[in-house]
Amino acid sequence: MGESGYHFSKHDAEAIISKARQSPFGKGAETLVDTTVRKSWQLEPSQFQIRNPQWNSTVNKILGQVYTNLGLGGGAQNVSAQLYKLLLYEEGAFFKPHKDSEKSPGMFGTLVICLSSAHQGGDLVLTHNKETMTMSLASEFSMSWAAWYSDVLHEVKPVTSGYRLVLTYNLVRQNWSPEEMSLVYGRHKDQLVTALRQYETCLEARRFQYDCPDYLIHPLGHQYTQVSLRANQLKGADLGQVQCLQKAAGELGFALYLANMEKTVVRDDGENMARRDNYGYGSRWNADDDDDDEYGEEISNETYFRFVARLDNGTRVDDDESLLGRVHVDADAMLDRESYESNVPDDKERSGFTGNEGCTATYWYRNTGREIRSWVKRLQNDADSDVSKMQELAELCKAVLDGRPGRGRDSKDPFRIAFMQQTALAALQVENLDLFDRAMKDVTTPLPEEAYRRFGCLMARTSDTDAVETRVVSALKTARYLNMKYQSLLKVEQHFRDTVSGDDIPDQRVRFSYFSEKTLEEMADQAITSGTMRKVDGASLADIAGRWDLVNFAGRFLPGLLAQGVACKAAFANRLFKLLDSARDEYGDIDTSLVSDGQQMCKAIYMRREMKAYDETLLNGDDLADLLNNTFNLKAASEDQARGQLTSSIKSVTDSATYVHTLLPFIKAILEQKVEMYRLDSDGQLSPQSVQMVTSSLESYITRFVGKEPKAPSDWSQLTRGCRSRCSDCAAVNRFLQSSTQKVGRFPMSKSRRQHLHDCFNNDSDVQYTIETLRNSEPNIWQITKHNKHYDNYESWKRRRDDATKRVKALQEAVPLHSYLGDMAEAVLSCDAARIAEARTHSGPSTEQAAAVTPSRVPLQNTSPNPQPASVSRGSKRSANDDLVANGEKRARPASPSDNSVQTPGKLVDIIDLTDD
Ligand SMILES: O=C(O)CCC(=O)C(=O)O
Ligand SMILES: [Fe+2]
Repeated sequence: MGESGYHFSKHDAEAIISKARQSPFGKGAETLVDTTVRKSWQLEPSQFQIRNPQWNSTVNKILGQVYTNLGLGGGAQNVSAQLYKLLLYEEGAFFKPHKDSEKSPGMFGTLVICLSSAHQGGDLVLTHNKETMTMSLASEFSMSWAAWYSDVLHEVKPVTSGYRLVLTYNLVRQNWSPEEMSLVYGRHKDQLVTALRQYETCLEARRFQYDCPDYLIHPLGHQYTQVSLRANQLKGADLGQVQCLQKAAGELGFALYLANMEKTVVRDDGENMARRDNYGYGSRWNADDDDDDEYGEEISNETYFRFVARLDNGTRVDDDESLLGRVHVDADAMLDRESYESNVPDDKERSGFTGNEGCTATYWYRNTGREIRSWVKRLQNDADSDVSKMQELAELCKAVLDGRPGRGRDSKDPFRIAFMQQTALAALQVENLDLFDRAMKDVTTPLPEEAYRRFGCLMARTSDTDAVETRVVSALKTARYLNMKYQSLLKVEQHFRDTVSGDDIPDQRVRFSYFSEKTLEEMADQAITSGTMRKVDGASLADIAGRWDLVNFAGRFLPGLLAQGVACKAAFANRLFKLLDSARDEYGDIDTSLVSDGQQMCKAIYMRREMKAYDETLLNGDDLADLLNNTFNLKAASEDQARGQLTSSIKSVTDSATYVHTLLPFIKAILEQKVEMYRLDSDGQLSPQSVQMVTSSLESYITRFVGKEPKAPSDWSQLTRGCRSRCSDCAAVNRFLQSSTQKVGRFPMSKSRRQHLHDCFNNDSDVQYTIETLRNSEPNIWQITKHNKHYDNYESWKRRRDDATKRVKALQEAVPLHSYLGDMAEAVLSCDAARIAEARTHSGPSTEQAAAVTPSRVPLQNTSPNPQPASVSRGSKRSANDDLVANGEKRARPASPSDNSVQTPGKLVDIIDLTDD
């Protein structure tokens, strides 16, 4: 077979046809025979023999060419062709456009070898990324072959005369050989690593100002199903790319995943309905027959990760059940987005048969190899020891600055910013202040610590102190927050002191102190007027205050400080307390005026202000615990006053975030005995106050943020609508509406029928359902989704309840809560707001009253409030009480720190008001 000179006769064809069956094709999960889609005869490999002894070596030769032409890489020995079918196309036979499904593990493409047999027509048309290629395979006396990746759309045009005879093979890959891998990697390594480092720099910079995505996405060239989404099944160039990325990422500690993305475009579909087109990037959904070219106006266009998998075993890493739902893809993270976008979707191409969906990407790096930066970096390393390199470095930086594109362009380009930073550093290294100034014109992100180290040395060595000081000030301006400025200045100071030697004139030191005091003062001023002080900035301000005479400081900075957020103020107070504390340790009896100044300041800090504010500005549970402890230790307020304020503040909390970020962690601190005011007493007993605090906080959390369970809807039926003539489409929709259980109805139909349904069912504004047209199947689907307020409420309640249960459970795991919660334990632990309400109507707000009426200690019940090693408490048959006694004795309350704290002259400071009103 297949040798030239052999003539394939009608007789041969009939012999084949007598044994053959009609070729089927896959559509979704089904396998169909439909001669309007595919018309050809096929034999299984078991039904025929290839007797030509050279055949195997012929196939191997072809395979070698396939390997090269498809750019496979990874070792030719790892790619094989598995015979799949013998196909015979007689006159009128064809195969409509389709993609091949992956029929065996590792299959990545198809090879067809067209055997010599005279025929007309039967051209093979391949389409990929908008590129089309038509091939006329084989003739009477010669054979030829074609191969493609599984995601290439292809069709066989009708045979107009004669017979077209082909053998189809599955192209399968086993593994990549390690040698091949390292060869390929070696060629790209430098660039990859440099690029990743740049991204790293950009991430660094982002911590301060520049916005840079959390991850990078490297789009892959081929499409993958969820099943084939794993490293060893990647196709073509994708495999090599991902393996290189994997190596580079491994070296630098980045994680690499594979992901399917789904883009959802909602358009106005011209029928006054929102129409949703779903497709994976790069996939080609068959557009509707009748109106495919009229895309309506885009209403929204979003991309989500649909499936994120580990490289090696393809297991899913994203959380399908996540409360957040689908993870939105950050468009900025997408590398080479334009070429990517142009892949999507092509309505001229038709598929629908055995189509894969979704597109795949690797989280990756930005592919901008800026060699120049690694060059600079290398020179910088050498320059430390080599003066000529230093000069070269300066020259290079200057050359780059001279040659750079005009200012303003690209000013947000992170790589450019990073380069300018490097130039600034190099300038300091070579002590070229002019070069430094030029670079600084473009530096908008904070200079790294290294710069300040260099400033310190420079300051010690220079003869022009003024000039260096000016540059330090301009460098500090790049740091946005007080804390960063302060830390940077400390660096300068430290390196200055390390560098000046003993016989340097003391003048220089005096001058430096003067400079740093003045600079600190300016920085503090700026920070306070800017009004954006975070927690760490509050703490830094306290450090700065520690360098001053406190009274002066208070006069100058206190009013501005009081206008800052509560978290900043609390951090300031807590740090100041700490400073005072250590001053006491160091000097023993310290000047009581210092303490009282500190107290006065702290007192002023407790201004009315809401508790909320998150992340860096957040007053978290520990801050609150510290604040209370410090207040208590320094007798800035009495216990009762502090507790009273706290209780009323808690009553006014109105957002769940404050509960989650502040109060629950605070409760945890109480349970862990970190809050002195709420500790066990010396007999290991709980105080009624702590019982009250813990119980009422948790109760109010559950009552306010979970709430009572809304009724779940049991009946989804709705009123019927539809046309008067009671057409069958309207009747079908009405049956759906009447159904008490169906929530979503899907009706595949042509545009005119959809229009009719739309007219009949969307004519009322207060309908309780939404209508969408799904475009990703043929014909399009008119989809109706019922709404039910009760159901929506119920779902969101359930989410809140589950969330709260998780949080309360986490507390309970840290420390058993029963002894605090007493009778309320079950209701609270199950986050059951209804039961809490019921218990409270029967017993009244028992804990609060008990606390007020009975100032005695509540004996420990059930379990210990102290964390215990799991091995003791879990599964132990000992009675809970045995543990408790032992534990209670061990955990006797330590002598109150207030016993040996400094007594303050005068009265206690009053009022800690954290509330708003
Ligand atoms: O006959 C051909 O050339 C292509 C056959 C084909 O596309 C298939 O078997 O999937
Ligand atoms: Fe095919």
